[in-house]
Amino acid sequence: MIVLKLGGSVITDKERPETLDGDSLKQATDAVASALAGEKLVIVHGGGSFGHHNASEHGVSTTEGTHDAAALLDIHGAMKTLNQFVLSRLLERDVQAVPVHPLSTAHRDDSGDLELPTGQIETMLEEGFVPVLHGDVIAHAGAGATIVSGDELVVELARALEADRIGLCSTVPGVLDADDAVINRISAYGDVESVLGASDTTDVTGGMAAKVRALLALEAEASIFGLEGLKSFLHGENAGTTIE
Ligand SMILES: Nc1ncnc2c1ncn2[C@@H]1O[C@H](COP(=O)(O)OP(=O)(O)OP(=O)(O)O)[C@@H](O)[C@H]1O
Ligand SMILES: C=C(C)CCOP(=O)(O)O
Repeated sequence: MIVLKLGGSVITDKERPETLDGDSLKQATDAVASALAGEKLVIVHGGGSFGHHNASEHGVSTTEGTHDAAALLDIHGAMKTLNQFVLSRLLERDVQAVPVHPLSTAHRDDSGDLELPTGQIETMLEEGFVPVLHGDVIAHAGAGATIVSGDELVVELARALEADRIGLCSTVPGVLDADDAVINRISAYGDVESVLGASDTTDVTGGMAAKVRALLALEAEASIFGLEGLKSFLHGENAGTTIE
């Protein structure tokens, strides 16, 4: 059972609002289609140039909420548009991809903890579908609604579904050190904290530092790699940086 995140920065052009990176999305969906051999796979995608701009315009983040339904529709609408592109490309390659929209199923409690039911996802997997979730805006007790990042969903899914392999495909070939070389393994946050930054572009959910922190909290090993590492990861080989 694999949980794979396709970073928004990979499948979109993060410099331009609501613009797809069609070639990269095709490369990613081709890799998924060629690697699927009866293996259970859940895909989560991020926002990239969809969602982050909308969230930022409405002042909404993972902790700052809104009670404005129009803001929810704007953010959720952008993410659904991107989700539809991802689904279409996967379906074109005969991957039996189906959407799961977090706004309709997940929420945060009043401590901000994510609650994500997975019964429908498990049933989809049993029935041979590939569930495709995405970063979204979700109801948040006491705060209206806040953003849930694709990375948070990956961590929660990996825990709940006891994933064997977790992969984050991002725009970088792995976590980079101060000389821009890929760090092979990370086992403690303190070892890499000084080189971890936020995202270079508009991103309300935290960039690389938040990814590494969240993946370190997991039991299973996870990998962060670029598009060129996706095929290797899906075939069970090492790719990019391993977080243990
Ligand atoms: N040490 C580091 N190594 C690699 N990338 C880093 C590092 N520090 C900061 N970054 C930034 O983190 C970015 C990756 O995080 P980002 O959240 O933008 O990616 P994503 O998950 O692919 O996209 P999205 O959040 O839109 O889904 C890189 O593009 C880079 O700008
Ligand atoms: C900003 C929104 C709505 C989605 C954020 O998801 P991410 O790109 O995985 O951080």
